[in-house]
Amino acid sequence: MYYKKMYIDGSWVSAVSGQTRTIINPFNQEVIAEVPEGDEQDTKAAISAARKAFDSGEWRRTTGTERGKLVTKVAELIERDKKELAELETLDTGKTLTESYADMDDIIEVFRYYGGLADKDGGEIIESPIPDSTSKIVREPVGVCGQITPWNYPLLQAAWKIAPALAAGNTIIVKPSEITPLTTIKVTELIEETGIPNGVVNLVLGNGAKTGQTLSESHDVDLISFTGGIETGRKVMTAATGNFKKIALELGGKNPNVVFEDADFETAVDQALNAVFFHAGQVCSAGARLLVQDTIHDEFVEALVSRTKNIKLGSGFDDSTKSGPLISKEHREKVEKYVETGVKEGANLVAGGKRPEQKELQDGFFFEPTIFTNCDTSMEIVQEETFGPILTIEKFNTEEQAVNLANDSKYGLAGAVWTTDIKKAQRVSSLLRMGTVWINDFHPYFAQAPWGGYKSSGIGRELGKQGLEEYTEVKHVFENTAPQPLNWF
Ligand SMILES: NC(=O)c1ccc[n+]([C@@H]2O[C@H](COP(=O)([O-])OP(=O)(O)OC[C@H]3O[C@@H](n4cnc5c(N)ncnc54)[C@H](O)[C@@H]3O)[C@@H](O)[C@H]2O)c1
Ligand SMILES: C[N+](C)(C)CC=O
Repeated sequence: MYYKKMYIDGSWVSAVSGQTRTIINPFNQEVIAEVPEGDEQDTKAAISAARKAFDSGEWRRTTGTERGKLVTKVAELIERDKKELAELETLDTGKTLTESYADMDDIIEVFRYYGGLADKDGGEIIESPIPDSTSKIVREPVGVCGQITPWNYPLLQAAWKIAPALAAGNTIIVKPSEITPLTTIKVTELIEETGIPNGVVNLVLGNGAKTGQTLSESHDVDLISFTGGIETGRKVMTAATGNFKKIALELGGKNPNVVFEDADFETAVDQALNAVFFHAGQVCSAGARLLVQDTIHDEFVEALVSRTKNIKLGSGFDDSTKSGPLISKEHREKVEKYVETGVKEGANLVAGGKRPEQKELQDGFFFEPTIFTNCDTSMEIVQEETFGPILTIEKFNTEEQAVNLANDSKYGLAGAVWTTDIKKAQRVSSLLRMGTVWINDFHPYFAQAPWGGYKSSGIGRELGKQGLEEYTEVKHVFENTAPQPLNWF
């Protein structure tokens, strides 16, 4: 076990209150680290450091090229320490080491991508309608940015915020989930190693209601970027109104995976499992709602159930493990409640639905991959994000019905359509009200493509060019090149 601190104004510090929190491994509940439990006081100190660093102008006036080199340097240091980071992520979240390595590769690409973009936007000259004038549109950093991240993809979600914010010249206060802060702490150490000036990057640790809420409320914070659940997102949005700060919200999803009868059957079955059970279903874009055309429904369910029973649960460090534990005791209880609700609502439980019985899994927060059939959109189990390994299956008959069912949700994060008829795929994907639609695939995301939700899945976009623009203000600079008195007054 080790003790790690918060990073404020270029110094590693404990919480002013002296409080600490232990971090546990969800596979066996062993304590793996102790960290400061920051609160409002520590958060305010971090905000004031970030404010001072932004207002001094040193960082925001560095060239895009210089900032780009530093952001790229972070990518190189993560690459150097990839093994340590991947192992930490698995210890902290329970996800398999293969998943953690994949996360690290994505994270490296995100820092490289934004490092490369940092000096690519030199502004735009527009045609002015006024004679003897020039008109230029430039993008400038927003200012002090609060960045709040969840526990399921701790470093990945932090990278999607840190890299573009720094590339654009902002100063930041990062607040990782209190449950899984370890890789974000490590990457803050790497950021310090690059020589990015003191106060530009600050790290606050602690309970969201104190630290995250303080960031969201502060009038010294110009932008808040939040990834997490819908109810916390509502609190962040409400708190942010005090100074009308800019907000970016990446919230939950209940993502439909639509399979037509003409899909490649084996591939669609295989990927439907991956869509929902990857990382034990603790993925915002998990394909937790399967919509299957009635003509292949029974055969499809049979194939899914038979393969689901063979999913090997275990330690993320064991090569044969396909799925790790849930993140916490409380989260598993929440998932169990959803199973009870599904049964009460009349859904048909055809796989899982309980904790596994193997002796070696008893210390971890494991839950069996679970499938419900006979589901419909009136059910809570279909509408709410369970964020666990629970698949609900609905039947449809026509293309129109598939689209209507898929869109019958408050969420609009992601969805997929499986068919060998490309015209049908295009028709359906154009009607789905979601930020990402996959055709004959599920889950791909990468640095170049924007990510975010329609409807209650959020506001704004991360990744891509759009993810950088979120961290900029647009300024119009107009110059009169032949000024004359107006003689109006
Ligand atoms: N859309 C996406 O890209 C995306 C990605 C990952 C996770 N998620 C969503 O995240 C959720 C799971 O993560 P979680 O359980 O950590 O979410 P959560 O909302 O409980 O917590 C997220 C973060 O908010 C902080 N927080 C808690 N209360 C706060 C408050 N009052 N003010 C400000 N911050 C506060 C937490 O400490 C944590 O850092 C799921 O709903 C999932 O869909 C979305
Ligand atoms: C955005 N993503 C898919 C990496 C993580 C969602 O929980």
